[in-house]
Amino acid sequence: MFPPTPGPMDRPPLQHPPPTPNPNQKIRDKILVTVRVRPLSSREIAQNDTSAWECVDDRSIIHRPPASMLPERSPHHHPKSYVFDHVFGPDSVTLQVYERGAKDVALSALSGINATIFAYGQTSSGKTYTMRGITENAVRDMYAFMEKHSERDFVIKISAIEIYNEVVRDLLNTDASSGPLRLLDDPERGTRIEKLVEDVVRDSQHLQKILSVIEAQRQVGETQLNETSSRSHQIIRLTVESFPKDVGDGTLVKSLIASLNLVDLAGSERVSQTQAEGTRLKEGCHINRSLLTLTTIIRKLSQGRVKTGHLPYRDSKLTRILQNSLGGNARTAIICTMSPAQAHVEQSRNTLFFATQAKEVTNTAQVNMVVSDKDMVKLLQKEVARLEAELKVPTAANIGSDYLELRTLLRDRDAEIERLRAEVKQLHYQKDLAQSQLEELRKRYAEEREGQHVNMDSPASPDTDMVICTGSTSDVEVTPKQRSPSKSRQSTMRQSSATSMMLIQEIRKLEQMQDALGEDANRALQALQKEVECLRLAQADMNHGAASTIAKLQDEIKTLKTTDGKEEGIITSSSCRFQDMGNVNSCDADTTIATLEEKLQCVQKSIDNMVLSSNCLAENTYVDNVKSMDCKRSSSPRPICRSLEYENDENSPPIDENLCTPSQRHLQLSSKQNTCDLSSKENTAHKRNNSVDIKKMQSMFKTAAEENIRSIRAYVMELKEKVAKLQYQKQLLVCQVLELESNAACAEEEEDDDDFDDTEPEYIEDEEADTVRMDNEEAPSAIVPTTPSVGQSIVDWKLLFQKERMQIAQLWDLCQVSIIHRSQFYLAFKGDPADQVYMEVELRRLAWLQEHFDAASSGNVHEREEEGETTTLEASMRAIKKERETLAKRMRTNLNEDEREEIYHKWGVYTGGKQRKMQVAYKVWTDPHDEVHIQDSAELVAKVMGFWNPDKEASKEMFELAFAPPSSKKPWLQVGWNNILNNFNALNI
Ligand SMILES: Nc1ncnc2c1ncn2[C@@H]1O[C@H](COP(=O)(O)OP(=O)(O)OP(=O)(O)O)[C@@H](O)[C@H]1O
Repeated sequence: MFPPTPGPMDRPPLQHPPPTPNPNQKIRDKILVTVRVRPLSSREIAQNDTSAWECVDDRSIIHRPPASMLPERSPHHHPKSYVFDHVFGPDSVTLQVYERGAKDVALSALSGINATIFAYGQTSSGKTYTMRGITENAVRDMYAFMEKHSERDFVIKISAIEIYNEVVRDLLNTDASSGPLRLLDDPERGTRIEKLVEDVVRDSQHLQKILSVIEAQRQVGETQLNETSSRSHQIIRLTVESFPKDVGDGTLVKSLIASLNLVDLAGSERVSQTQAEGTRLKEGCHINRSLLTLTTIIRKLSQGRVKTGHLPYRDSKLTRILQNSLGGNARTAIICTMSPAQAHVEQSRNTLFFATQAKEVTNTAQVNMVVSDKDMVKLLQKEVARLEAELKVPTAANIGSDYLELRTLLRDRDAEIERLRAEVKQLHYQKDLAQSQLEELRKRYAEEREGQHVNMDSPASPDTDMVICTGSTSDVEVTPKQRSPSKSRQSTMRQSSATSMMLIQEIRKLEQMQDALGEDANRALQALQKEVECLRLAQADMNHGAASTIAKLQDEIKTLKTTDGKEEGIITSSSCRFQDMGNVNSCDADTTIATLEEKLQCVQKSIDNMVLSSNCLAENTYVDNVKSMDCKRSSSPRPICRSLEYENDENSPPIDENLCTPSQRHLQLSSKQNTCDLSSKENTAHKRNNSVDIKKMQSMFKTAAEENIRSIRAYVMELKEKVAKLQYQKQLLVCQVLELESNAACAEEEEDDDDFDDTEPEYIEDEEADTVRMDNEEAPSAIVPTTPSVGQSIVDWKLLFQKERMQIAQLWDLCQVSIIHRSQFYLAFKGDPADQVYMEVELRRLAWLQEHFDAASSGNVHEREEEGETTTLEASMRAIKKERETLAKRMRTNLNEDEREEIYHKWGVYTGGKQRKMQVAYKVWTDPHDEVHIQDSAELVAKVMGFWNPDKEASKEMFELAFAPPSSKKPWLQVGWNNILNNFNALNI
């Protein structure tokens, strides 16, 4: 098996960085681009051709045609200067080219960094000539380096391929019947070439011998420009693995591994220029296909379209194999060769144009390290032990700080509930007090009335008398008097009655107010109790989830132990996720503690306000009651003033003058007059203060209660988010363990079976797959989603969410996923942090589905068929067709004429045309790259199928329930999250 360029990690990440090299080191550097101009060839000289290029200095070159060829009108011709990392003139020797344009890059492979050196240029420009020299020098220096570094053991393997007419041929396999080689997609490691011979190099002489075999095997042919023109792209791959001789304790890195690709491309000229026909013409077309793809990718990369645009790596064999070297995990050097001849100026310009773009491309190389599973198991065990310790003894410095915070908060909430209970009790007490005062007042009034009746001499004047009816809405009734007392007695009675009535009203107000306040307090109490319940649940979830994860990790480690020491995996130095998570946790905990402290202070303030308000209220109410009683006894004007205050109070029921008896009106009037007469400056101030205080207190109490509930809610939201984040972390851990497990299983399979034909279902032949896929930067992330750190900001999450959503949309399209599912999913997940889990699972599910379809198309479907699953891309396409037909039918039944017309207009369907509904149905969900189109499609499908109301949030729960395994009957209803979810469910996540 041809080894892929060592690449993305296929092992769980390290918790601690290995001692050397720095695992976080990512080398971001631009492609090193140099230009080499060869001397005029004997053929060119014979044709009286002249040199048209001048190397101005060692970095720039300009076109300097003979004076006779300059246009007449521009005697002061200012030629364009092309600048590169280095320009080598016709006199330069290959050693110079190697030293300045390739050596550094080539020797990177010895330090575990992938490297690629290309020669690009038209036919006969000196590519093969230059690459031969570069290879010789590189091999010599590599051996010199190895001799110098005796502290390490080096193993070099060599393989070589030729891509001729888009067919890959093994240059080290002399068996003529071996046939073309297939390219396989490894989701973790990129493209592999199946069954390619890889020889272990014994020493430098052995290597030289192998190189000459490769040379002899290469396809050459005569063109108009070169008698021995290389008609193919040739790639020699040297894979270097180095092991430290002394492996110290705690060193996780077992070895460093990297590849050096030495690439001699076929000529970049246009077919017409070589006057090719027949075989040469066909060759030219294929060569151009690979080179065209190469130049397209370079152009796009140079324009910085790594993240946004589609990069067509998969359009040619050459770019698929060299994907890592073009904007990926490798250091790359390109040597552009050109002829100086005037006859080739146009081609030379093209070469320089390509070189100019290439120098803008940036790669991100990493050190590729191999870690043994044995060490990884140890590492995981440590991690489990650490997590267990944290669970048992939570401290503020670890994940248990959340647990502590929760407990503290629960305690605070309990205390708060107690306080509120006490307040409610106090209010009830005051209410009872007011009631008993009322009773007392009624009693006194009754007694007084009895006394008045006994002392009455004569019948009543035309005035009225009052009767108090308890429990009714009109406690004070005015009835015609039967007998009139003397004038003075009448006046005393009137005054006494008015006073009593006012007091009664006042007490009623107090009662109402107390009731209202009691309700508020009860409501606040209930809200608090609910929130506390939520907090308890969150805490329980957290404990339960963490414990389950640890249990599961232990299980996985046990399983892994069985493969102990057998497998090895390559990891890159890109991350150290466990550690990162730990760091982030503690950072997160710090900020969280600070935020929580603030929040708690805020809650405390609210509680203080509340207590203060209720205390003030209790005090003032009590004082007012007592004062009212005193006033009544001493006939002081104060009660009348208080009564009038309530009359003026917005909250007190208005008295309709028209409904009043004359006596009532008189009473109101006389009260008002009395107020005017009796109110002193001091009294007025006091009244106003009292009035304001009570209103203020009421609103303070309300505000405090509301603020309190708000802050608790905010806190609970924050906690929920935290729980979601923790769950996400746990899932990552689980995924890593699952990946480790699956890699271990694959490695075991590989070891057990020498014949690659029947094994390796994970590598997918992709001859026919001309579908659009994620590329370099995007492809791995589509399959293994990017891992956001826990401390990732909302903005980061939003960006990641957008990216993942587009990736999902594109994978939906590739896998022909149900348009109903797409619409439901798209509308349900809008970027809430808690959506992260769903997005991850959907991405993984789709990656799995895509692999499954690819495997099916290449004939590797036996596994699935054994399981009784017959999902194929064709079945999914048929299902979508049915869905579209249903959609068209439902448009007739579920939409009215106007709505349909609007849709035709929006979707560009000619309103006078036929089968308009069907036309619309076939327009939705057709462009996975256009966000507006996706949004419109989702809304249309949802509306027509009747599962979405724009005013309501779409339910996310359905995605947990609906992910049953896909079946041949209704694949669009069953979308197969089960594999992943089962794993997660088993782990209580
Ligand atoms: N820098 C140089 N100095 C001297 N001779 C050179 C130089 N470069 C190339 N040549 C000669 O030019 C001829 C063509 O070179 P070469 O075969 O390397 O071209 P090429 O670009 O590989 O062509 P093709 O694409 O057709 O394979 C050869 O005879 C080679 O020896």
